[in-house]
Amino acid sequence: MKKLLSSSQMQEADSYTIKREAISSTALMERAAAAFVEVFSADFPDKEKSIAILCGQGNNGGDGLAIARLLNLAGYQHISVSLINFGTKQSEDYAHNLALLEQTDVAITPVLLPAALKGLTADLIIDAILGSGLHKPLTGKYAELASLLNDLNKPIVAVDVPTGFPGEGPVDQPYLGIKAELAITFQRPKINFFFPESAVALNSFKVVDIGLDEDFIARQESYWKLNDALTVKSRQNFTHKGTYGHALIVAGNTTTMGAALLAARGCLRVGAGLTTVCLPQSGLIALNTSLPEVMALPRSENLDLEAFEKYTSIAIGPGLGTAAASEEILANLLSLKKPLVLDADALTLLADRPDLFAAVPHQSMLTPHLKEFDRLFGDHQNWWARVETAKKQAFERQLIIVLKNQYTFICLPDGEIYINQTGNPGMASGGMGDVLTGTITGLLAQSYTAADAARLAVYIHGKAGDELAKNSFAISASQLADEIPKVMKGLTG
Ligand SMILES: NC(=O)C1=CN([C@@H]2O[C@H](COP(=O)(O)OP(=O)(O)OC[C@H]3O[C@@H](n4cnc5c(N)ncnc54)[C@H](O)[C@@H]3O)[C@@H](O)[C@H]2O)[C@@H](O)CC1
Repeated sequence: MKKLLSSSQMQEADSYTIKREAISSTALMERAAAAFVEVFSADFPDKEKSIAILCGQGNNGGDGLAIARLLNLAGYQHISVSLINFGTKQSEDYAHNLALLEQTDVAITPVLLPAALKGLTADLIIDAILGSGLHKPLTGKYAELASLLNDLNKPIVAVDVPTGFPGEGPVDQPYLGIKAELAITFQRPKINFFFPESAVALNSFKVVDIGLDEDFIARQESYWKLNDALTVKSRQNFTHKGTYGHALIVAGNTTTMGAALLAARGCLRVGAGLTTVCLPQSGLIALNTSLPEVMALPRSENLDLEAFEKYTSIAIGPGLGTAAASEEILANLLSLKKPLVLDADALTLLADRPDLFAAVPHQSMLTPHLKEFDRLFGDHQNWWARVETAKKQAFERQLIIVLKNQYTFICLPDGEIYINQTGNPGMASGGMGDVLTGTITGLLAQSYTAADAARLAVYIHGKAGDELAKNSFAISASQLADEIPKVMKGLTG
């Protein structure tokens, strides 16, 4: 499990590594430049292309100078370096690398005004102007330069982080920094790369290891973590369906029966011993036809609450509808005082009934998308604020909040936030969330803790999508559910 640190904490990791390994800061910069060049040259192998490297005067600029020297050494034929000198102080490592570059045949031009780069003709730009040392939004000449470079419509590869993009915290609107095609970042992604607001600053990022002290990073206080794969418990001899739990999914309505079926499919495919769907009578034929393994509990019957005691895990919400009958069944389930998985219409109902929301048992899980989240907790100006609310609410209510997005945030009751990296835009289609709810419920049935079930389900769900995306343009929710057993098998310990 990798922690993500703030920019200032990463600088401490730099300093610690320098002290601990007794390596000089210039040697660490050299390592960073070499790691950048390795990835860059694999992605941009054409050595005939002209490359303009723009270097500020801090350590980000120092990286740029070292990169220029190493690319030149690697045989890139047309490298030019612009020294962006808008009056900031030169760092020592910048000065060191400038002296080294001056001994090569790379063309170096000082730039005192942004307009000097108006006619830049290079095929590609490397942005090493400002990196993680950024401490306020761009203004003046820097903002002017960023705008001019963006308008050139050339591919830009950023060193560590696009100039002007903050590693963490809300991104100012409008964003005035550089828009990069790719950011090659050091040791860890910046926390903000996972927020939708990063779309204005980068299309993709790659992380390169520069050998910073991992033990030091692990010791730092940070609630941000990457959601690595958890080990899936293997199936033991002499076990039976009872060993793997009985999941109940309360879902579906006349025109939204598919949601119930998809949730059931996720639950079944992730390996629940038994799956029952509590759905309207009108859904029985569809259920029996499409998922004969799944049992039905028709919702038209007078539901005996005691009967619910036998289930190992219970989810409510996908396609449920928000009519009075749905509200009643939600209230009844909450009165059992057992943790629930609450999704979709169940969340909409909770948003209108603070009394019911207050009765949600600890360790229950909410799986909202953006709109459902804001309905529950109010509008948010940006994703940073939204995730902060999720963290606070998960802690105060002792819930697990799975805030769904391209990179889903899993907020745990202890205040930790796991960021999931699996998944892709091919999965942006109806029913995906229903499958996720089923997958979580199926893992809970198999006795995973709530936190592990959330983390593993989100990981597996995205990974299944990633596997399918290798050969598919768009991915359907049913297809995704059917891919889950393969992913589970691959993660089995
Ligand atoms: N030893 C290290 O610390 C390492 C640092 N590395 C590089 O160093 C970078 C960080 O370097 P620095 O800390 O020198 O900082 P930067 O090079 O990012 O910034 C340089 C200067 O810009 C000024 N500045 C900040 N925000 C500004 C704004 N909005 N407008 C105008 N000026 C502004 C700051 O006063 C700072 O002195 C990383 O992004 C990475 O590229 C890598 O070489 C790895 C090792």
